[in-house]
Amino acid sequence: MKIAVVGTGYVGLVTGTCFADTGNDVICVDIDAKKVERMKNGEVPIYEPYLDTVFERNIRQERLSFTTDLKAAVADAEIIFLALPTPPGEDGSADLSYVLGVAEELGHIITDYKVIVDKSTVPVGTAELVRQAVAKNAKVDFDIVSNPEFLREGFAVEDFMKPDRVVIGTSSDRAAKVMEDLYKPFVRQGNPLIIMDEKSAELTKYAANAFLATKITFMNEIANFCELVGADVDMVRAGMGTDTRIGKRFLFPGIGYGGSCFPKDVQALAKSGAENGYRFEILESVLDVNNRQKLSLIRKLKEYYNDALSGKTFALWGLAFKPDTDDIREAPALYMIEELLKAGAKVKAFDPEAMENVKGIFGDKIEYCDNLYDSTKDADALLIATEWSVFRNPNFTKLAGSLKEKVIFDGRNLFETKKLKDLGFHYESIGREKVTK
Ligand SMILES: NC(=O)C1=CN([C@@H]2O[C@H](COP(=O)(O)OP(=O)(O)OC[C@H]3O[C@@H](n4cnc5c(N)ncnc54)[C@H](O)[C@@H]3O)[C@@H](O)[C@H]2O)C=CC1
Ligand SMILES: O=C(O)[C@H]1O[C@H](OP(=O)(O)OP(=O)(O)OC[C@H]2O[C@@H](n3ccc(=O)[nH]c3=O)[C@H](O)[C@@H]2O)[C@H](O)[C@@H](O)[C@@H]1O
Repeated sequence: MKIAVVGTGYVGLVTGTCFADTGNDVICVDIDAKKVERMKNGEVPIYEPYLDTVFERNIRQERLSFTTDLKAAVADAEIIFLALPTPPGEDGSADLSYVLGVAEELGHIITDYKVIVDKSTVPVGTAELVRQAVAKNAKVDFDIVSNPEFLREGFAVEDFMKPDRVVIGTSSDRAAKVMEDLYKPFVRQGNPLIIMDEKSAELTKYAANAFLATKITFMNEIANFCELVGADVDMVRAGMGTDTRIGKRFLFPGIGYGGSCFPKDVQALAKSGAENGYRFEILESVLDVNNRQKLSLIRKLKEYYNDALSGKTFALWGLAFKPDTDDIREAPALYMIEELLKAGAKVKAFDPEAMENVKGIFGDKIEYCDNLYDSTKDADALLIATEWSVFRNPNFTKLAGSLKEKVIFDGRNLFETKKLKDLGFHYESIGREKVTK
């Protein structure tokens, strides 16, 4: 099939690359000319495991190409995917201007039947708005499909190639058949392709993200309570997660969820509820608790130093909102850096992939280090914000030798408390025993 993908962020790039890999002719369109040039030169503009391999292979096979020219890209395409940003507007609701802007343009330029697929995360009712925006100028027949994407950054290719499910929202049998054919190679492992109406598909995406964000937030509250009563959240998690009705995944407490989606989607669903006369009280609490949780490590730090952070230097391991990505959108580390600078402290940061992106925000207000131990050299304490695997098994002798004092504040529970106690560290983590020297 011939496919055009509009927008080459995480979703567009992975969608385009994976559909090319199953033998389709894919052309990706972006308004960012520099990005398009880089991709034409074979460069993957984001860090995402395995994407480069699949990307290169399909460019070589001439199944994957790039352009800034929307009209040329969609001319031959049977299916047009919209993988455009839907960032939070000023009031927290999803900003649909990118999606509806392109939809209007499409109305002007399509010359034969197209299946127009919305892959962006959008509020209920958007498919109808897209239909109206295209119809305003279109002289030919078209169908609209809502096909939300559930991939996770860091596992994007695997999630796309082996999805738990594919959700297709459409009221057109013709479009449903096109989508079924397209996804056949991906759902052959027995995972379902679920066809439903557009509104239910749109809400499925928000409901899934909001539920996962709620699950994490619930565990963060349990962890906070563990600290007060002397329970161990790792034990509680193991005890709960083995109940198959609860499940083991997404029960890891930490310093709050971040990323480009959970924060914006929880907010957008709450807003969409309000617009339709429904108050999502659970989601309001999730937003509040998560905002507080992002600074939980800083609160512990302030308590340890009796609020006197000024003049102190802290090593910070991890800047990305989670491991295996260079994405720093809504990363808890950014909120921590802001608080530390406000308190007059210095920050020496290390992250395997995300430092360039952080330079764009903090510039030379913080120091960027080449490796783990450069960052801890002469630092008063170490703070951990992301669970990169390279942080999991450090050389503790080297670490102790480089820090001014053996003090660690760990927002991701990377180390065994007993081990750190034996090594003589002051070690605070989330929802577990505070180890004091
Ligand atoms: N990032 C993720 O892991 C996931 C994101 N989503 C959703 O997918 C949508 C896209 O997200 P990302 O891929 O993260 O976006 P992104 O912000 O990383 O990238 C969007 C791309 O669209 C391009 N663009 C903007 N306006 C354009 C136009 N008029 N024509 C052509 N290109 C244009 C931008 O230059 C950029 O390259 C959002 O709704 C998001 O919520 C869904 C699942 C996972
Ligand atoms: O809509 C989206 O964009 C995507 O949002 C999330 O994917 P992603 O943001 O890439 O990352 P996750 O692995 O879900 O992690 C999100 C945040 O939750 C945190 N988290 C996750 C799991 C956990 O147990 N505890 C926890 O604190 C992570 O550290 C991270 O900050 C969803 O998992 C995807 O299914 C969805 O497609």
